[in-house]
This record gives sequence, C-alpha cells and structure tokens, in this order.
Amino acid sequence: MFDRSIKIAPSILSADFANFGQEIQAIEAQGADWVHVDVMDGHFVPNLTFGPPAVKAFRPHVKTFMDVHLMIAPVDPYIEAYAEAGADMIVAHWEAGPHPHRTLQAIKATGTKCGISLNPGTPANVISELLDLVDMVLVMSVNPGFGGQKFIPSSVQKVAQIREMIGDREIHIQVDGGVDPTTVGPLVAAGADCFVAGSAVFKGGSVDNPEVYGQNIRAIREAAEAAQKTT
Ligand SMILES: O=C(CO)[C@H](O)[C@H](O)COP(=O)(O)O
Repeated sequence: MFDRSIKIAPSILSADFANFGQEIQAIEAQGADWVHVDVMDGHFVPNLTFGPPAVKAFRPHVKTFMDVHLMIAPVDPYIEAYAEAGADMIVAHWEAGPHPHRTLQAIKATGTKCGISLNPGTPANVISELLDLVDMVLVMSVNPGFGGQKFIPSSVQKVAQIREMIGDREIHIQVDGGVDPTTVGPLVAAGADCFVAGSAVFKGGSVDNPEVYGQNIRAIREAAEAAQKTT
C-alpha cells in the first residue's frame, strides 16, 4: 500500500564531511526515515559535492532508503552511474532539460525509483505531462546550491497545486530547503509528505552527541504530524 506517512530525510550536506559513515548511522539510529544525498556540479548550481564513488561509499551505511537529488546538467550521462552506486531513488531537475521526459525514462530504466524536481522560480504546471512517470515530485523551497537558506513561503502554494495535479496517483511530494518545525506544518496541510532537512536536523549535534539529532528529527515530525491530524 502507498505510504502516506510523514518521512524525514536528513540531508547529509549538513553532516561532518570527514565522517559520513558514522553520521549516516547516527541519523538513522535517531529516527531518520530516508537519507538524502545532494549532488551538485558547480554548473547547474554554484556548489560541488558528491560524485558516484562518494555515493557508492555511503551505500553500505544506509539501511533505510537513499534518495539522490541530482542538481546537475547535463544529467542523462550520469544517471546509470548513480544507479549503480546504489541510489534507491534518483531525482532530476526539470530545469536540467532539454528533455525531462527522456531523463525520467532513463531513470526508470535503471530500476530505481524516480523523481522530478522544480526550482522555486519554475511553475508547477510544467510537469503535468510527466506525472505518470514519477514516484515523487521534489519542490525546492530555496534556490538549490547551499544548506542553511531561508524558506521561500510561496512553496506552500506550489505544493498545493501539485497535490491537486497528482489526483489519486501514488506520488510523494517532497520539500527541500529551510524545512524546520516552524515551516513544516503548512507544507503538510498543502499535501507534502516527505521533508528534507539539513540544518534543522544536524544543528547542535554530532556523532558524539547524536541524541540531539533525534530531538531535532522528533521536533520536525511532531509538528508535521500535528498538522496532518488537523488537515
Ligand atoms: O538541496 C539542498 C540545497 O540545494 C539542501 O538539501 C537543502 O538546502 C537542505 O538544507 P537546509 O535544510 O539547511 O535548508
């Protein structure tokens, strides 16, 4: 059955870069539902992060579900490499173009779950012809490239529009950027079920003090579930 429960996916962009294995184990032990990997190319976004070998090194540490968000263009030449590295889901940007339908077909052909992401400046309706191909829509609630940015409030309206477009299809809506206990409620009410959080999960904690990760994850989950009950 389709899982509509709240899912918290900490972004390891905010983890200790000298210690990914232990960081992944710590967030999972403290209640993370998914592990979110932000791949950046210094071209599509102004930052550089993880190539396929890095993702392959994360893989044995992830016991839950690893979603790999490709903020790269071109994207098609790298899809197979990230699938082989062990991604459970690959998310590509609509803006990485020029043929997002082909990109999604290429992701599906690898056998991984498949998602499409939209930047804050991109309207929801551009994905109307792509929804039958995806397991998830990722709504960026900051301009992609860096953690720790301020949540863009118009993202809530975009989530509601996409939820309406999805209808009864079994598609997750994930939101990424500035998600914390104060911003998550309206996103749940608008129809999102999966939340990427970097700063709000990792702040104040470490692998030596992982209980803080647990407190931070619980705070986001409790705010999200409270909104779900009243929706
Ligand atoms: O994709 C991203 C940036 O492009 C990050 O996942 C996102 O910004 C999460 O970080 P934070 O929760 O600190 O905003």
